[in-house]
Amino acid sequence: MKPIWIVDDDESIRWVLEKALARENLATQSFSSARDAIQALQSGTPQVLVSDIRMPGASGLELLQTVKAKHPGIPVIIITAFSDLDSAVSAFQGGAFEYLAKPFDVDKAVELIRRALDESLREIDVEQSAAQTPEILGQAPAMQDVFRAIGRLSQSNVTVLITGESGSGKELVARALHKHSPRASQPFVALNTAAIPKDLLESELFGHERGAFTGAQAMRRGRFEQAEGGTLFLDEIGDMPLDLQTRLLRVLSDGHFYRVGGHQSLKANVRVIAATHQNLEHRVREGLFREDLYHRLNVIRLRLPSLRERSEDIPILARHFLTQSGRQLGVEAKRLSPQAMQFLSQLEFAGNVRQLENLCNWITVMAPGQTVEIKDLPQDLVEERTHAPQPAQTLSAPASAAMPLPAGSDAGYTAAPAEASNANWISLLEVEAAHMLAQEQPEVMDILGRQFEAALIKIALKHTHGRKNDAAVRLGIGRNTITRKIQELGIGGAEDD
Ligand SMILES: Nc1ncnc2c1ncn2[C@@H]1O[C@H](COP(=O)(O)OP(=O)(O)OP(=O)(O)O)[C@@H](O)[C@H]1O
Repeated sequence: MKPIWIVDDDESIRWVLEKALARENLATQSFSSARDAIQALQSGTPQVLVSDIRMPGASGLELLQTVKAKHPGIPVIIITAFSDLDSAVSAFQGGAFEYLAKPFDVDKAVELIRRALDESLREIDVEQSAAQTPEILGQAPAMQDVFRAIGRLSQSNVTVLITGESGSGKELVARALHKHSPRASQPFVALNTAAIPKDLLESELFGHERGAFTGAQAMRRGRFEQAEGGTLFLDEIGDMPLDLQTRLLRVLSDGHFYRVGGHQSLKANVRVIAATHQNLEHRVREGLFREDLYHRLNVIRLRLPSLRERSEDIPILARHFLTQSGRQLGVEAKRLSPQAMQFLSQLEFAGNVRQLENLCNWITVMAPGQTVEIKDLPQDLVEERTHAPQPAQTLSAPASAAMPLPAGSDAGYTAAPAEASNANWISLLEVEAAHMLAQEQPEVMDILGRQFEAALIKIALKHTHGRKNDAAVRLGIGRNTITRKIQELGIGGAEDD
């Protein structure tokens, strides 16, 4: 998120706002004149702008005008003198989000800035949902079923449960359902319930009132409110704590909810799409998932096949990702030789499409030459494949996909992925950083691999609260591999799960 700009010639006001926003973990950038802020707009923009109206040189209204002309989506809060009604009116006429009369209560100011922030993030979501949903590729019959299902489901408002292994494209499908729905011009808001600490999840979903708990210094809208009129995508729903499942069920049943610490019932006009890589029937049987919520979510189930079940799609996906990473890095896209393509098409891909995407990023940067042969692929991958029993492991899941499977059944659900290759999960960003570093200091290449592995495993463990197997799935590597690497690299804080 970009910083909040504070523009005021009065140093004490800048200081007070900076401190109050820092307490909320919000980054700020301050300017002592409107001129400086106008200048800075040439090289960057704020998430929200807070500006005094009367300053020497250019006024806050001039700044407001400049911002609105170039970036109409940025909310601007204008600070006016207490009795200056004319200025307040001019601010609104100029497109200000709100005005703040001096002297102001700092908590109120923070609350207002939070509201403006929610508004600007909502704008971003709308933009992203409308324009930036990446294309879903797939020629395999199982994917054609998925496309047909998206077509049939997109016009309806029905709750959809998307199941499938990690990295198989569940979020992409949720975005596509939203993009082709009548809600497309409204926000698409995603929340990974497994990535948010349990204590924060409730307020993240439903928002909170000021003072609802220690540290809640301002009212905050939750994801249900942010998604108003649009779609809320709840990823990893199987990990949601039981007490929150109860609250979620209530919203889905009667369409109303309360902010944490709030007494006013709010109406939710949101389409919910949930996803899980877990077997929810097992979770219900184990008492970890509410059966009534399960039935509420499982109205329509869309099952995404694993990449192993649609290996005929590997060539088109690989070409697509090589073109994409070439474009992102500003280099010509590499090609795979027919043998290398054939080799990839026979891999297990435990991390599914995400693993293939990361492998292509790796190839773009690391493989020598324009045409990539088997020997140019990551060493671990080649070795693991060479040592794997021949023929390749058989797959238990049938290749049929999609909807509508009878509610309650998860026929063909494949459980946790098998042990697989591990050298191809570095994300594009890390690869890019490694590439830059290696160009400047070629000798670091020898140690870079280990450092990156350690850093990425730590990040994955952090996101999965130390759960080793979940971290392995996220990284697209096997359970044995992560266990071995944790030992080799001396990483602490991992647990079996
Ligand atoms: N059919 C596809 N065509 C093109 N890109 C795809 C396809 N499926 C997945 N991807 C890409 O693969 C990556 C992983 O997909 P996505 O995040 O949707 O998976 P997921 O199932 O939601 O993963 P997780 O369970 O870990 O949340 C994304 O970059 C996505 O754009």
